[in-house]
Amino acid sequence: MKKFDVFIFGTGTAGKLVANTCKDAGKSVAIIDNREYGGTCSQRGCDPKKLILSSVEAFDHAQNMKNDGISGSVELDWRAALNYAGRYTSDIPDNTENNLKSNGITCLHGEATFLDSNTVLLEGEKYQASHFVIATGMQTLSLGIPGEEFMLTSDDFFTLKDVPEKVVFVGAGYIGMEFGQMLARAGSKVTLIEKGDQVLGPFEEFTANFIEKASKELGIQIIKNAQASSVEEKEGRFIVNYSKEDGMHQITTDCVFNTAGRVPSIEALNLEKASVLTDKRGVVVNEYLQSTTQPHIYACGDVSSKNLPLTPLSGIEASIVAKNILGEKTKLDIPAIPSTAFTIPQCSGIGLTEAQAKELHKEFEIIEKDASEWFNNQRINASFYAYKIITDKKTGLILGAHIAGPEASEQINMFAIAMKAGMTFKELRKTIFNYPSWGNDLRSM
Ligand SMILES: Cc1cc2nc3c(=O)[nH]c(=O)nc-3n(C[C@H](O)[C@H](O)[C@H](O)COP(=O)(O)OP(=O)(O)OC[C@H]3O[C@@H](n4cnc5c(N)ncnc54)[C@H](O)[C@@H]3O)c2cc1C
Ligand SMILES: NC(=O)c1ccc[n+]([C@@H]2O[C@H](COP(=O)([O-])OP(=O)(O)OC[C@H]3O[C@@H](n4cnc5c(N)ncnc54)[C@H](O)[C@@H]3O)[C@@H](O)[C@H]2O)c1
Repeated sequence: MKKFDVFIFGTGTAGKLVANTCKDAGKSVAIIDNREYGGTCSQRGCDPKKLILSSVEAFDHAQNMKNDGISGSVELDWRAALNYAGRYTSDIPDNTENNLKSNGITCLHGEATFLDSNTVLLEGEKYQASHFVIATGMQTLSLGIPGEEFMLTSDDFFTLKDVPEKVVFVGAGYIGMEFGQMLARAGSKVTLIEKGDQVLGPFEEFTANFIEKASKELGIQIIKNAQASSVEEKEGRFIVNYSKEDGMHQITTDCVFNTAGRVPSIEALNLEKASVLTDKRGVVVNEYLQSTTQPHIYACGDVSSKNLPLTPLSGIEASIVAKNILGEKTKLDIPAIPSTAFTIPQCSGIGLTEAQAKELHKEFEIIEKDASEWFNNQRINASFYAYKIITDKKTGLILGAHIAGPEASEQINMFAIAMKAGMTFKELRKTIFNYPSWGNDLRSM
């Protein structure tokens, strides 16, 4: 039997932060992963996606400026873009593990399972710990449809050596829209099959609709209110069958991605043996991020039942878990969360959408505009730029801000600061920003 103060499942953003913080404070720490070390964001999520997108954005920018200062043919070299991202990701597993080891943390590999609430088993060896931390993230949702084995996942996107002639994405959320647009710009004929009646479901409808328009202008086919029902293989290609209100349809494609959502990675842990309560959002935790049924077992990051599965939140939750293991009593206290789908244009939002404000019976005012004609958008020959700001009718405080535009992700950060500081929208607009920057556009909104 090996004993540690802290035993952590998962080496992503959340797991490694808890490990290093606890070790730095003098605790004995073991950490385990059932894949290569480093987690989703840096190896098969945010970072490699943004690296590939750097080439795609440069290509798009050059295309837009053609005959206005850019001449000759500009090509997007998909393989080179992928290799560029690969150069960044390839060292991450070794670097992550070596950093943890050099800090004195015991690094394990494989799938440890709970025997009871104090003991886990890994390849015949038992481990006990005063605190356990579940930081196992999320994985692609299983659709449970015939032929699902033919579907690729977001992990496969990063090893897609050749641009497929035709590609289908089942699910037009963050991943489907981001990846679909990238492949469309690389030359694929892209189709998105979406169950709901809006692309980028959680975002404000007004801004998400601009992303849909921009995607259609790129030649992407978007089929809404449609559900994939099976996938068949035929002579090296695939037939995706889907249902709509008017009946069954099918589409033939070179590859098909399951981008229908992600679910907590908890099945392999045997959490029921440890009497840890879970639900469809993951490990059910209290405001201290302790399991509601086993307080010495914590969960943080995508796998905890709190918050959206986004990298900044995994980090914040991990730091709270580490503090609480080290004896503090810190509650999860999260301000409004900005989020962006990195499409072109970007789709960003923070706080309430108009529909949510109505549902909560808020008294609010709306400022919304198609700003495509504004100077910043015009100077780069971009197509779409629009915003919707929702303010409290009585106080003027910002309830929600939503932007579709080339630099929406940076503009929304300014709303995040204003909302955290309790600034009214009027006050925010009084700020002096440098000109001509995207930030300065806030003064005109
Ligand atoms: C394609 C894609 C793009 C994304 N883009 C963005 C973005 O632009 N911005 C953003 O904020 N977020 C983005 N995300 C979400 C972001 O990646 C996650 O929120 C973040 O990585 C979660 O960190 P985590 O530490 O909670 O989990 P992870 O980083 O997923 O780490 C969990 C670790 O646990 C391991 N594990 C799983 N099961 C077990 C087990 N049974 N035993 C041991 N180890 C296990 C996994 O192998 C993994 O290494 C994206 C996600 C994807 C998939
Ligand atoms: N830029 C970012 O911050 C970023 C990027 C990628 C992922 N993420 C995180 O990862 C999470 C998962 O992303 P995702 O894109 O997999 O999920 P998602 O929830 O954003 O989108 C999934 C979409 O698939 C649709 N769908 C579900 N079942 C379907 C079916 N049978 N047929 C057709 N459509 C179906 C849903 O209606 C939804 O619109 C996100 O919620 C986000 O937190 C963030």
